[in-house]
Amino acid sequence: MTDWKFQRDAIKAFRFVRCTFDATTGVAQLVYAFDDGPELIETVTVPGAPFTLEGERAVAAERALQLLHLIAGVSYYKAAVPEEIRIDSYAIDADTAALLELIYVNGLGEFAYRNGLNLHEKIRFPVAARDDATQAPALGLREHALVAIGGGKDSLVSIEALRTLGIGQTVTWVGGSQLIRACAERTGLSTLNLGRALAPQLFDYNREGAWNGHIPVTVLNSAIMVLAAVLLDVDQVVFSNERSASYGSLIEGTGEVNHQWSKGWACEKAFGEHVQKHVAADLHYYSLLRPLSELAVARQFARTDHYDAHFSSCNRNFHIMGERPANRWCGVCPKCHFVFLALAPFMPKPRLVGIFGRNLLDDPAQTAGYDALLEYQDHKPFECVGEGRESRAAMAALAARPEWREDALVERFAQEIRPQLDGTELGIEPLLVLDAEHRIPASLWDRLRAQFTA
Ligand SMILES: CC(=O)N[C@H]1[C@@H](OP(=O)(O)OP(=O)(O)OC[C@H]2O[C@@H](n3ccc(=O)[nH]c3=O)[C@H](O)[C@@H]2O)O[C@H](CO)[C@@H](O)[C@@H]1O[C@H](C)C(=O)N[C@@H](C)C(=O)N[C@@H](CCC(=O)O)C(=O)O
Ligand SMILES: Nc1ncnc2c1ncn2[C@@H]1O[C@H](COP(=O)(O)OP(=O)(O)OP(=O)(O)O)[C@@H](O)[C@H]1O
Repeated sequence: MTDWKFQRDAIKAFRFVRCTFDATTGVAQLVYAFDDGPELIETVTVPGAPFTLEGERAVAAERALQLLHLIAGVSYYKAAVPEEIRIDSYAIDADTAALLELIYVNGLGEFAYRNGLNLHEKIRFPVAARDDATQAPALGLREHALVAIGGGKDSLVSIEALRTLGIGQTVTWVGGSQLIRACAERTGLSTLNLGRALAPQLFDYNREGAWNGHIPVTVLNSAIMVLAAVLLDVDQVVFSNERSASYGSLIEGTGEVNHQWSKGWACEKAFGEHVQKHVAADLHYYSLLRPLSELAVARQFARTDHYDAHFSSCNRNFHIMGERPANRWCGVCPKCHFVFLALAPFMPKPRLVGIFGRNLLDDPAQTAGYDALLEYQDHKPFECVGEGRESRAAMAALAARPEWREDALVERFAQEIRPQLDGTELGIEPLLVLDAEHRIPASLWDRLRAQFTA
C-alpha cells in the first residue's frame, strides 16, 4: 500500500469505501479509493451540531449521506475512469444505480467529449440490494427553504422572489467563496455556509496525469443541501436553474454536449423524485427559475440594483485555488460576454457599463466570444450561458436601440450576421413566455407566476 502510485491506465476499480456522519460535530466523511490505494477522504461540514437523529430522521439522514457519497464520488472516479465500480460498505438497488448512471454519464458528458472518451455503456454501478418499493416516510419537516446562492444573478432573483412571497428562507452555499458570502450577507437574510474539502490527493493525481474536466457540480451541491435539510429540519431545497440550462452545445459529428447538464430539467426531475421516494416524502427539491429563459431571468434581475456592486456570474471567481479576476468580472470569458448581453436589453446602459467597468459590446477583441454565443461559425461555449436564439434576440433588440447600435459588435451583428438569419425568430417576447415544466410546489407557483409575468 505505501508504494502505491497513481497510474491512471493501470487502475482496475474505483471503490466507494464508506461514508460516516458524526452528529456531535456535523462532519461527514466520504471515503473512496482506487484499487488498494490510499483512502481519498472528502469532508462536508454542516453547522448546527450537535444533531439529534433518532428513528425515521436517522434513517433519512443515512440515506441522504449515502446519496451524497455516491454522487460526490464523480470527482474521483473521473481521475482514472476504471472499468469496475465497487461499493464496499452498503448495497444499492437498481433504481439508485440507474440514477447514478444517468448522472455520471450525462454529467461527465463534456469531460468525456473533451478527453475523447466514450462513457456510454461503460459506467455500471453494482446492484446488490432488492428494489426498495417502499416510499420513504414524511418526516414532518418544518416549512422553510434552504436556498442555494452562487454569487450570480440567478439565485438572487429566486431569493427576492421568495422574499416577496413571504417564504421563510436561509441563504445557503457550499465552500469558502468570499464573493458568495458577500452576496449572501447583502440579502440581509439568515445564512448558512456548508463546508466542503476535496481529498487532497486529487490535486496530486491531477499533476500525475489523471483525467480531468468538468463534473456535474450542481447536483453535487444539491446532494449536500439535501443532507443539510434533513439535519436542520427543513422541507425545501431550492435551486435557481433556468430552462435554458437544459440545452447543450451542438457539436458537429458528435451531437449535443451539455456543460450544465446537472442544472437541466432531466437531472432536476430524476434527482428530486429520488429524494422524495428514498429520503423523505416531504422534502421538496426544485428550481424556482425552471420556467424561465436566461433572458427572463435577466429581466427579473434588472428590476433592482441592490446587488450591482456585489454579484458576479464570472466563474473565474470560484476556483478552489488560483487566480481571481481583479474586479469581479474578467470581461473576456463566455459568462461575462453572455451576462452583459442578456442584461443589456433590460438595463440603462450606464448602469450595465458601471457593473462591468467597461462596455464589452464595443470591444472588437471580444468578436470570437460573441460569435460563439450567437452560434455563428462556432458552437455555443461550454459554459452556463443562454441558448443561441436568446443571444441572437438580445443582439437584434440592441441593434434597434440608438444607445447601442453603433457599438462595434452590435453594428457587426446588424451588418454581417442578421442578414443571414430568419427575422421572424429574432423577437425577445416569445422567449420571455413561462414554461409549464417545473417542480415548483403548486401553492407557490400560483403566486410566483404573477411576479414573473408582471
Ligand atoms: C471554478 C471553475 O470553473 N472550476 C473548474 C475548473 O477547475 P480548475 O482546475 O480551474 O480550478 P478549481 O475549481 O480550483 O478546481 C481544482 C480541481 O479540483 C477538481 N474538482 C474541483 C471541484 C469539484 O467539485 N470536483 C473536482 O474534481 C478538478 O479536478 C479541478 O481541476 O476546471 C475543472 C476541470 O474542467 C472543473 O471541474 C472546475 O469546475 C468546478 C467543479 C466548478 O465548481 N465549476 C463551477 C463554477 C461551474 O462550472 N458551474 C457550472 C454549473 C453546471 C453544472 O452543474 O455542471 C457553470 O456555471 O457552468
Ligand atoms: N457554492 C455554491 N453553493 C451552493 N449552491 C451553489 C453554489 N454555486 C452555485 N450554486 C447554485 O447552483 C445553481 C447554478 O449556479 P449558477 O452559477 O448558474 O447560478 P448563479 O450563481 O445564481 O447565477 P449566474 O448564472 O449569474 O452565475 C444556482 O442555483 C446557484 O445558487
